[in-house]
Amino acid sequence: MAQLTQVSRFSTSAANMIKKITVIGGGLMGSGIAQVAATTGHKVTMVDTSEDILQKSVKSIQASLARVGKKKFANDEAAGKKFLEDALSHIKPTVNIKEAVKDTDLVIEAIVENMDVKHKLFRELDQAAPQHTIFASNTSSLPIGKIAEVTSRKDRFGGLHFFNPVPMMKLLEVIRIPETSDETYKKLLEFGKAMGKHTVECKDTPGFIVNRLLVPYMMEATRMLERGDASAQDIDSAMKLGAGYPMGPFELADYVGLDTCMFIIDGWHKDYPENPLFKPVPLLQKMVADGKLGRKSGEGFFNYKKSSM
Ligand SMILES: CCCCCCCCCCCCCC(=O)CC(=O)SCCNC(=O)CCNC(=O)[C@H](O)C(C)(C)COP(=O)(O)OP(=O)(O)OC[C@H]1O[C@@H](n2cnc3c(N)ncnc32)[C@H](O)[C@@H]1OP(=O)(O)O
Ligand SMILES: NC(=O)C1=CN([C@@H]2O[C@H](COP(=O)(O)OP(=O)(O)OC[C@H]3O[C@@H](n4cnc5c(N)ncnc54)[C@H](O)[C@@H]3O)[C@@H](O)[C@H]2O)C=CC1
Repeated sequence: MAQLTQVSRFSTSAANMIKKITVIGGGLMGSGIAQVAATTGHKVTMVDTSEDILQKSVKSIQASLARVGKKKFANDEAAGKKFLEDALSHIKPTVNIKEAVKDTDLVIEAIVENMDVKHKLFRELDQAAPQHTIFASNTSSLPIGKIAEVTSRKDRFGGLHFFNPVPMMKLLEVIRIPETSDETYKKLLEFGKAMGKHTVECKDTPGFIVNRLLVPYMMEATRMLERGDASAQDIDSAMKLGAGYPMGPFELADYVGLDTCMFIIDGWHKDYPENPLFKPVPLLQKMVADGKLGRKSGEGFFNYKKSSM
C-alpha cells in the first residue's frame, strides 16, 4: 500500500508529460491505441512489419474514427470529417523501428503474444531509444518483469494493458515491476488519464486483474462446449441474457482473436503445467491451424463473412 501512496506524492510537470509515443504493432490493439492517442493530443508513430499491414491498420483506424465521429458530431458532418483528418494527421505509420523510436517519450509494444518475439524487439528498442524513453507492454498474460529482463531500463519499464476495442473500453490496467521508478509509474498513470481511461494499479501477477478472472471463465465455457453440454450460440446467449454480458465467451474469443487466445493459454500451460484450467484446447488449436482466427479472419466460432451475415 505504501508503494501506491508514495506514487501519489509525485506530480509531473507539463514539460515532462508524455507527448510523443511510438506504438509497435498496428494490429487489433496497436491500431486502437494509436487512434486513441492521436485523438487525445499525442503525436503517434505506429510501426509494423510491412507497408501492406500498415495500410490495413490505417484503414481500420479510419473506419473506427468515422464511427466515433458520427456519434460525437451527429449534426455536424464537417466537424466529424475534421475530427477524422486531424487524428490521422497525428499518426505516422512506418516500418523503420530505429527511426520510430529515436525521439519518443513512450514506446507501447502491442505485437504478437510471444515472449521470444517480444524479447527480440525490446533488445533492439533498448539500443535505439533515448535514455529518457519509457517502455511499456500491452501484453494480456506475460509477466512484465520477464519481458523487461532483456533491457537496461527496468526502472523505466511498465505495463499498459488496454482493452479491446480500445476506443470504447474505458479501463486501463497500469502495471509496475519492483524496479519501476515512482516517476515512471506516475507518468504511466498520468498518460492513461490523458488517454481518457480509468486507470487501475496492478502488480505484475498473471493476467493482472481482468484476465486473471476472465481466462478461467472463458476456459470453462470451452470445456462446456467440448462436453457437449450446450452449443456455443446458447452458451453466449445465456451469458448475455442471464449475466448481462455485452458479448458471450465465444463471441468475445472471436473478437479478441483465436490466435491470441491460444498464445495466452499455451503460455500459461507452459508456466503452470499442473493447473488443469490451462490444459491446451484441441478445438482451439485446430481452428487456429485452419486459419479460423475469429473476426479478423472472417470466421471463428461464428461466421463473419458478409454473405453469411
Ligand atoms: C472461449 C474460447 C477459448 C478461450 C481461451 C481463453 C483465452 C482468454 C482470452 C482473454 C482475453 C485477452 C484479451 C485481453 O487481454 C483483454 C481484453 O481486451 S478482453 C476483451 C474486453 N472487451 C470486451 O469484453 C468487449 C465486450 N463488448 C462490448 O463492450 C460491446 O459489444 C462493444 C463495445 C464491442 C460494441 O458495442 P455494442 O453496443 O455491443 O454494439 P455495436 O457494435 O452496435 O456498437 C455500438 C456503437 O459503439 C461504437 N463502437 C463500437 N465499436 C467501435 C469501434 N471498434 N470503434 C469505434 N466505435 C465503436 C459505435 O458508435 C457503434 O455504433 P455504430 O452505429 O454501430 O457505429
Ligand atoms: N486482442 C485483444 O483483445 C487484446 C490483445 N492484447 C495484447 O496485445 C498484443 C497484440 O495483440 P493483438 O493486437 O490482438 O494482435 P494482432 O495479431 O492483431 O496484432 C499484432 C501485430 O503486431 C505485428 N508484429 C508482430 N511482430 C512484430 C514486430 N517484431 N515488429 C512490429 N510489428 C510486429 C503484427 O504484424 C500484427 O500486425 C498481444 O500481446 C495481446 O496479448 C491486449 C489486450 C486485448
